[in-house]
Amino acid sequence: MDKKKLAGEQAATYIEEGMILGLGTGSTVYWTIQKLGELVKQGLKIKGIPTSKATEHLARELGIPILDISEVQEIDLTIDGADEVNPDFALIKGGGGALFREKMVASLSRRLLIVVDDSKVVSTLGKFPLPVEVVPFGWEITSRNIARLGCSPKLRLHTAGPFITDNGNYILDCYFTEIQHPELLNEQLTKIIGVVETGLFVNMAEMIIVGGNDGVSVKSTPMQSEAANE
Ligand SMILES: O=C[C@H](O)[C@H](O)[C@H](O)COP(=O)(O)O
Repeated sequence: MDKKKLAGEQAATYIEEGMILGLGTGSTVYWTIQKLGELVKQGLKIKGIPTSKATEHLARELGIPILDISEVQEIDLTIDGADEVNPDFALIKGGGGALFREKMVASLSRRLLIVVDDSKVVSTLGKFPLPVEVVPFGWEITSRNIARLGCSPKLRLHTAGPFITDNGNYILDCYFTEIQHPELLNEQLTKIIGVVETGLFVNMAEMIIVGGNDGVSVKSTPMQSEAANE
């Protein structure tokens, strides 16, 4: 069976009546949203906050009620995908260019549940180029400043020129190879003028659902497991 589908569908079992839900972006959480669409048709009452225009479109097609982020103070649960996950649950996200809205939604969420297939689980982040959203004005300068942190940034391209995010910005895919200190790197990057947000999500994910050949495995943050053992 499709590993992404396994993980995505399993995540839907964490959805409860009355929740305000952050709806992630990508081909793994797609399966969660499909399941959610079925649950809503069966009468489940929830409200969704999409993390991209693509997800908003999908949710509307499936009849999932949508709220604007400005209408909520807090989100009960967000389910989203990732491009890489390390043992501390630090993530690289933004392969689909949705990282800014994803981070905004995650920051309002009481719980962030990540769905991936087992190819995304790594010991050290960085093989996947880190997506960084930047303002188009002077992006070449922003790119030079990012490169000083030890990577080679490449402007993400689309068929007819630069890829444009839902927020009207560009994405620089930054080839670091190994990111040993994700929190520090995130801080360094966000201090650079022109950087809107990075695809590094540190200390945000609470649970990871991994789809593999033998089914799904559910991992809780090391902090949470320690608390459970006390
Ligand atoms: O911008 C895109 C998001 O961060 C996605 O959640 C991430 O790229 C994973 O996508 P997928 O599940 O399609 O591999």
